[in-house]
Order: sequence, then structure tokens, then C-alpha cells
Amino acid sequence: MKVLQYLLIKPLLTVCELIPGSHFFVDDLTVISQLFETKAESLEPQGAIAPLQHLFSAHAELRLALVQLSVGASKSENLLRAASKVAEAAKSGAQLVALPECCNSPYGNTFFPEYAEPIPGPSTEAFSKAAADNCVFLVAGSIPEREGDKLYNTCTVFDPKGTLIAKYRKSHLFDIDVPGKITFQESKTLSPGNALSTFETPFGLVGIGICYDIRFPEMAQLYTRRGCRLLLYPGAFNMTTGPAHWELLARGRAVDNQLYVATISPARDETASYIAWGHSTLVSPWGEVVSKAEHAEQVIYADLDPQLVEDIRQQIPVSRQKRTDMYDLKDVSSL
Ligand SMILES: NC(=O)CC(=O)C(=O)O
Repeated sequence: MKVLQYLLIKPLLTVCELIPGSHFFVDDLTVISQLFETKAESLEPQGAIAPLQHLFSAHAELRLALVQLSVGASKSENLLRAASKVAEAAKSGAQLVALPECCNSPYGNTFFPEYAEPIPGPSTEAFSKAAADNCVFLVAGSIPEREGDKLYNTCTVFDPKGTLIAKYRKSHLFDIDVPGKITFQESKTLSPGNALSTFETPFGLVGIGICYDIRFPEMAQLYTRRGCRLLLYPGAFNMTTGPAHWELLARGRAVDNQLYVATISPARDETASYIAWGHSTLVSPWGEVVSKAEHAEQVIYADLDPQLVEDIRQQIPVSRQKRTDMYDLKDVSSL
């Protein structure tokens, strides 16, 4: 596979990059190239056709479900509830289902150490089963992860066979101090991750950030450069930052990068020590809110069209107009 990639795809990429107007072809080839890179090693012989199927349906539409889950004190109940919502979404035709930040645990520094577990562990086993039982891609929000003496806020992604295909650790920790409103310091208990994470779907490449990460446009831009058409941000904004910034940031990232952006919140619990804003949202590459929840538990749906991403990128070709002679962004994140 690697040999095929280098013989066929890399030279094409190089040639196309020199031809004005071939930008979108280059994007497609980049995705195909990444597909070879990421999938080649893990393929069983009988699965060798799988990347080619993705290749032929590289522009397939995708039905996305955002699960604004009620999360309580019982980890096992949270996991059961999440699994039942994944099943509900799959029955409604969803191919990719996304859960919120901290979907197996309440959000807060007192909870992270108590609920943390290794990956793989009981929670990711439950996610894997939910993905396989319902034959969907599952972006399992995030859970507190324990590795050695460190804790992380970690998102795991499973393919429709239940295989773990991506893992992302929140890399910008939520340390803020808004006097009289909210003070929070995730870094009291959590360590940051150091790597971006993407996964391939028939719709195209998807990138993951967690909550506070959405405030960093550079990260979204790097994902765009890697070929993403959708960014998913499981996130628990609160009653101060939520009304002010939640939708604005999602729309900003979508317009900046001309891709779909989804934010997935836990449902609001007025009795919790940290009250989530809710309002899980899907924004189009044009910056329009396509679908939005209120604050209660709810599953919202949207049909994503990869052609819309390509059309908007062609109509307003900002990625080709960047003045990299004036400014540039360097991807130094570890892979
Ligand atoms: N949980 C968070 O990271 C919250 C956040 O990012 C915010 O700005 O609010």
C-alpha cells in the first residue's frame, strides 16, 4: 500500500500543487493519500478493499447526530444512557453519532480523578460495543483518562465495527478567571495532550477538538490544512461563557475554515456544581446554524453535504489567497 501511495499519489499531488485552480483535486488526493497512510497498516487482508470503497464514495453525504446527553453521578447509568441514545440516533439514520464532553462523569476537578480510567477500559469498551451494535461511527465525547500518574480529558472514536480509530486529548486546558462569574482551573488535575487527531469517513476527514480548544483558530486551521471537512467539538461551556461565545466561536471556526463545525454539550443540570450551557449546534461551511438544541436532553440531526464544502471553498478561495509570504502557521504537533 505504501509503495502504491508513493508511486501513484505523491507524484500526482506534487504536479497538481503546481497547477493553478487544482486546489480541490489536491485536497481529494491529500485525503486519499492520508487514507493510505492511516489505514494501510491496520488492514486485515480481507479488509483490503475497504479504503478503496471510501475512495469511490469520497463525496458521500453524511447524517450526523449530536447527542446532548443528561450526565449524572452514576458512571454505569451514564454509559447505558449514552448507548440507548446511540441506538436511537442510528434508528433515525445517523451514520456518525457524537456524544458530549465528560459523557461518563460530571464535569469538575473533584470528579476527574474519581471517574478516570485507562483507555482501553470499561467506558471505551461500552462505546466500542455501542458503535458496533448500531453500525455507526461513534465520537465518544470525552472521558477523564488515567495514564500513569497523569489524567487527561480524552475523546475516543470508534468505527462501525467498534474498532478504536482515533484518540484525542484536550490540548488547551480550561483555565479561566472571570471575577464574580466563574473561576475554573482544569490544570489543577488534568494534563494537556500534544497532538491533533483526525479520522476518515465516507464524507471526508474529520478533526477533533474538545471545548476550550474551539477558542484557538490556529488549531482549526491546521485541521483544515490536513484536509478536514468537519470539526467536532464535544464541549461543556457554562452559563457565563455559553451565552456569550458558544455559537459565535462555532460560526467563526466554520467561516474561517469553510467546513462544518459541530459542538456537543451535556444537557443542562441546574443542580450540578458546573452548569452546562447546552445548545449543541451544527454550523454549515457558510456559517449558518443548521441545527441547534435547547438546554434539555435531546438528539439533533443534520445531513452534511461534502459538495457544499467544496463549492464554498471554490467560490471564496481564501485558502489559496493566504499571504504565506507575510504570515504562516507551522504544524509541530506530535502525531
Ligand atoms: N469546559 C470548557 O473547556 C469550557 C470552555 O471552554 C469555556 O470557554 O467555557
